[in-house]
Amino acid sequence: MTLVAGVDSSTQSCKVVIRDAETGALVRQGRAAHPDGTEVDPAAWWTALQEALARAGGLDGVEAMSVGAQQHGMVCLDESGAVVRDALLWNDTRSAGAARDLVEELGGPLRWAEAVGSVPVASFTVTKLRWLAEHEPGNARRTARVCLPHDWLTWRLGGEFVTDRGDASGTGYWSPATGSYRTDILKAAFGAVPGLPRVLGPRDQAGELDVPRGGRGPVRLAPGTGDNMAAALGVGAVPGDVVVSLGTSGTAFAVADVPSADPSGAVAGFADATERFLPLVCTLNATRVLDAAARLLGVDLDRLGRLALEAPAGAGGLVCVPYLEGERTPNLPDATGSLHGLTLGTSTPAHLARAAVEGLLCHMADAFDALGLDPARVLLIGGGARSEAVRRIAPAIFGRPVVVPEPGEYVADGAARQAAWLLGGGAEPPVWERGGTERFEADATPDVRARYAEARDGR
Ligand SMILES: Nc1ncnc2c1ncn2[C@@H]1O[C@H](COP(=O)(O)OP(=O)(O)O)[C@@H](O)[C@H]1O
Ligand SMILES: O=C(CO)[C@@H](O)[C@H](O)COP(=O)(O)O
Repeated sequence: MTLVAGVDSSTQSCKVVIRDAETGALVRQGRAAHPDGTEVDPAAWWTALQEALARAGGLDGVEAMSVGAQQHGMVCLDESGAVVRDALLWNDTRSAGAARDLVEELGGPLRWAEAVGSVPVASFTVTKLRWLAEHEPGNARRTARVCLPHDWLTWRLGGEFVTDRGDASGTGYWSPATGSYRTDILKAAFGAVPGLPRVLGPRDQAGELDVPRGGRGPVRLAPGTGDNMAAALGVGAVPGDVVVSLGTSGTAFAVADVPSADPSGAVAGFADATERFLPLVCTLNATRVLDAAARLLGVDLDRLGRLALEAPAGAGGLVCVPYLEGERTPNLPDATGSLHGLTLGTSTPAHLARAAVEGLLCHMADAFDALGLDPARVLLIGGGARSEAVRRIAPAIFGRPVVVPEPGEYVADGAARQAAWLLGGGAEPPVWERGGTERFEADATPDVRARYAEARDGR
């Protein structure tokens, strides 16, 4: 059996899956935690990757490997290839002011949407580079090359300084529409143009990993990609689907045949990991809202879910606006969360649990609406989709059925599928057998969304 390895180096952890290249059957897997915080030494990702790989039984029998990772993170390297400072992650909001300045300097949001498909907010790499130039000029001067988390891991594994269309499209200085870097934008933002990874096509090889494997040759590396692009590949999303992913970030995205450019800034016009595009809405707050509610109540996530299902729809008027980490969509980097409608009656663990789940889902329904699509299927994935309460309440809040694929590591799976594509060649990724899906339906609760909107907008 020929095996492939897929990696998901996400915000909270690193996951590795080893799958049969031909059928996609899961053979073994492993995971390891990442440190907390919005700036992280990339060495921690490397350590977690080694641990997760070891827990997955190593690379025995693996012929190709690919890395999917959290998007946007700024990894600066000096002339020798050493990391200049801790990476600033997608959820680090210190560059919000830099984002505002850059939008104004280029002539407004429309100019950005036309130039690179997205209007930058603090998440985008270009704004982090501007922040670095302004606040740490010594580190900016030492920066000879800049790359993203998946680029850095791929480089450490195989020695080639490369990226792919999907991840490049989250920098703010690469255009999905033209398929080229906008070094003029990078120069204007950063004051210099550091070395940038070469952008590979979806089937290109990104080097080789020389590991002792009992006389077999090196492991071939696929280009890898951003985690959302990998998730789209892993779940097998096709035009007509919207995927809602509940992880550390919340995302709603679709596979499209043409690039998008939304001047409102809500929809990021990313490229995907094939030769298509991935319009995407991203929130800073998603499953950690549930983690926070569980912590507040002193219960685990399963108990939180059961409590949420004990309370009535609408939580008796208790509404949670879940901007616990500031927010990106809407662009409110300094926002905080709030609870509305506390009464003696709603001051129970069940009401609070319900308000947290509904608040998260109303927030994600706003993200879904911002995409402006009427999809044939809404797929719910990510760690949050493991929650029974989330699965049952989601169709009521979204006002449409949701389809939940078997719980799994869809980012790592997408990376593994990309690795199998590298091995097999062919115009499209290999067709893999898929696990089952479960469809959830419920009567729509528009009044819950209306009350959420009032609280959100301070009415
Ligand atoms: N049974 C569960 N119920 C609710 N949430 C869960 C459950 N299992 C995992 N999660 C959530 O999944 C989150 C991690 O999701 P994941 O998609 O792995 O995130 P990321 O890839 O961004 O690191 C955790 O924050 C946790 O809240
Ligand atoms: O910034 C974005 C998308 O634009 C995030 O989706 C990151 O890519 C982090 O992903 P997770 O760790 O939540 O999967």
